[in-house]
Amino acid sequence: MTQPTAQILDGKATAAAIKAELTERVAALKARGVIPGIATVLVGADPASQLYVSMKHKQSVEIGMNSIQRELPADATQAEVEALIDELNADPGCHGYIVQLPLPKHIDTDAILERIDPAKDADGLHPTNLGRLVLNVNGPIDTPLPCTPRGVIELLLRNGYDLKGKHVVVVGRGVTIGRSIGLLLTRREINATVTLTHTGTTNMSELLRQADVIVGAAGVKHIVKASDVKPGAALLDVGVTRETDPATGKGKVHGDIDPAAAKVAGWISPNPGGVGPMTVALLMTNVVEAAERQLAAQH
Ligand SMILES: Nc1nc2c(c(=O)[nH]1)N[C@@H](CN(C=O)c1ccc(C(=O)N[C@@H](CCC(=O)O)C(=O)O)cc1)CN2
Repeated sequence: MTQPTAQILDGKATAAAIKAELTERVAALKARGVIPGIATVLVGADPASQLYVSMKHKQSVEIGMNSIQRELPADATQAEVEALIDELNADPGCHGYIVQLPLPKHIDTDAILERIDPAKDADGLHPTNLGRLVLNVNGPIDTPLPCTPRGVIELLLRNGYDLKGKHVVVVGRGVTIGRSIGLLLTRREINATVTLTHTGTTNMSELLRQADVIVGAAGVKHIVKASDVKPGAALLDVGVTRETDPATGKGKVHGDIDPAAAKVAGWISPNPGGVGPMTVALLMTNVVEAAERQLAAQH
């Protein structure tokens, strides 16, 4: 008997649909005299971070936003990064911004994230915004939400996957995904059940085999094997491990989920082309929402 092919959770197409909606919201803001402004702070010259930042700006401009790109050298001091944060907090043309992570090791990342004005926190990673998410389990939520977790959920929902009552096993405890995704998935309007696993989890395979949905976000190449996957499960791969092929010298990106697992899955997000484009779309959503909130507060 042939195995049915997994349904593809196409992040590029889904992000394109979100961007079309945002283009209309940006036009509506402009008609009321507000040009939503997005800023990025890049410290150093990590090629992957440079790529992500340039994608954010290109796409923001495409939907009609103002884009402010700020860069500091890799040896910038804590005080210099903090001064730039203060500048963006005070800039009325910047409605939301992100500090591209990871920061160089000598910079205190938590102190930088805490210095961002929570109303302009386009990543939804400020302690005030994460704290509001902890306190608010239902009803409207009026704060920026973490982009990649929101992207994972939108990718599933917009492709017809109902998360209600589903068991989601998350692999990875990083700040941008693992630590916060459960706060969104367990809200009453989503109603999923979440298990958070990480590289210190001793029975990971056993837990993964119980999952209806697996989110791989540990940044460990192929940590999720085909034998860990329940037939029909939805697999969302957020992991990025970059390797250079010694034979060709060419770079290759590996996800957290072994490609062989696709044979067992019911739903699968490609990597690249899955959650990555959704992260950028939801980042822009956060900034457009920040501009809309600011305008509403003025009237
Ligand atoms: N402040 C933040 N820093 C980082 C975040 C974040 O959400 N906030 N996440 C990642 C990087 N990231 C966004 O910044 C990001 C990663 C990947 C993609 C993406 O679209 N990737 C493409 C492939 C691109 C390529 O390698 O050619 C894809 O998946 O199709 C977008 C954003 C770490 N830092």
